[in-house]
Amino acid sequence: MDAAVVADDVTKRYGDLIAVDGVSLSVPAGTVFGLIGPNGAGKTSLVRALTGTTEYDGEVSLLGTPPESVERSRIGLLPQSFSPPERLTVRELLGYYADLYDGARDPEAVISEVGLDNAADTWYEELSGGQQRRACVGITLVNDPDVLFLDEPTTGIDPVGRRDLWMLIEDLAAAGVTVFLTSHSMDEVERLADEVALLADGEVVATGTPGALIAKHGGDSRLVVRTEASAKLLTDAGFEVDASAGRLTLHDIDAADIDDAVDALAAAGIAYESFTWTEPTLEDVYLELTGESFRGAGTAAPSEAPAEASEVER
Ligand SMILES: Nc1ncnc2c1ncn2[C@@H]1O[C@H](COP(=O)(O)OP(=O)(O)OP(=O)(O)O)[C@@H](O)[C@H]1O
Repeated sequence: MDAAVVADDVTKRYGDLIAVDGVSLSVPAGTVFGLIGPNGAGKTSLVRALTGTTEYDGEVSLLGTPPESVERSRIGLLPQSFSPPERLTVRELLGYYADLYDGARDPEAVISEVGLDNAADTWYEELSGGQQRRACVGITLVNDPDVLFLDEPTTGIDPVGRRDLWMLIEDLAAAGVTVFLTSHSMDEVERLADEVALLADGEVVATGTPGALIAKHGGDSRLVVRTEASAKLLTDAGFEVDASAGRLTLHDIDAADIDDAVDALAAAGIAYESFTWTEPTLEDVYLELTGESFRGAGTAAPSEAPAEASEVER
């Protein structure tokens, strides 16, 4: 598969500040690439280099040529903050942007794709925040781009709208569009990205499929038991256990092991209020590699545990 986006030792400096520090990456055409990293890690600066909208050192190839010479209609770019003319309706807005390109898509089809049929005649300034973001996504689609750079596309969009946009992104990738997705939403990246790069202080510190990153850095599956009992009863039974106030955390418990663990609780005569089983997620990878963790020390409340958690009352 040809690479749609290639960065080779890309560096971006603002005066003495090195925002992007020798980044190399390659994104195969028709795939979704997820770029994650803390605030200030250099994600936007990297996207600007990849899209040829800022100067940089190193080599970038976008659709086989330097980004500055790619035909603009082949690229869609949704920046983090984007303020289109506010006194245009959604229909006028998409029509306005469509008119900038030869061979643009039918704006009506794009309005439907981003779920704004019912708001097509509403001024942009009168849309909700989530609707405004959908309209902005629509603007990036009118020129039928081959590569789409989306910076936090679902910020402010409600859960149903987020899923609609995720499906749209999946459909676009299935149709051959390359999507370069920057996001702080780990569930979004875990669901959509074929490949992920974690940027920290301008450098790629980890890259791989979400599954590979989770397997390598996400930690183990675990059972968190709300109980006042001592850990010793379970360590004697062969479990690796952390104890914290009102809680025992049993490590390395796969789904198939849950029954055995619950049986062991009963066999040890441990009374408990509830238990929560959690699988590692991309969020755990992020927290681990950025030096933050709220599960590692076993001090998290189950209600703070990541998305895969499911609590079982006794
Ligand atoms: N135009 C600029 N002039 C000077 N410094 C800048 C400029 N743009 C960004 N920076 C700095 O470069 C670094 C990286 O910023 P960048 O916006 O690329 O990070 P980011 O990962 O996109 O952050 P966020 O997640 O907050 O959007 C930061 O220290 C930022 O202050």
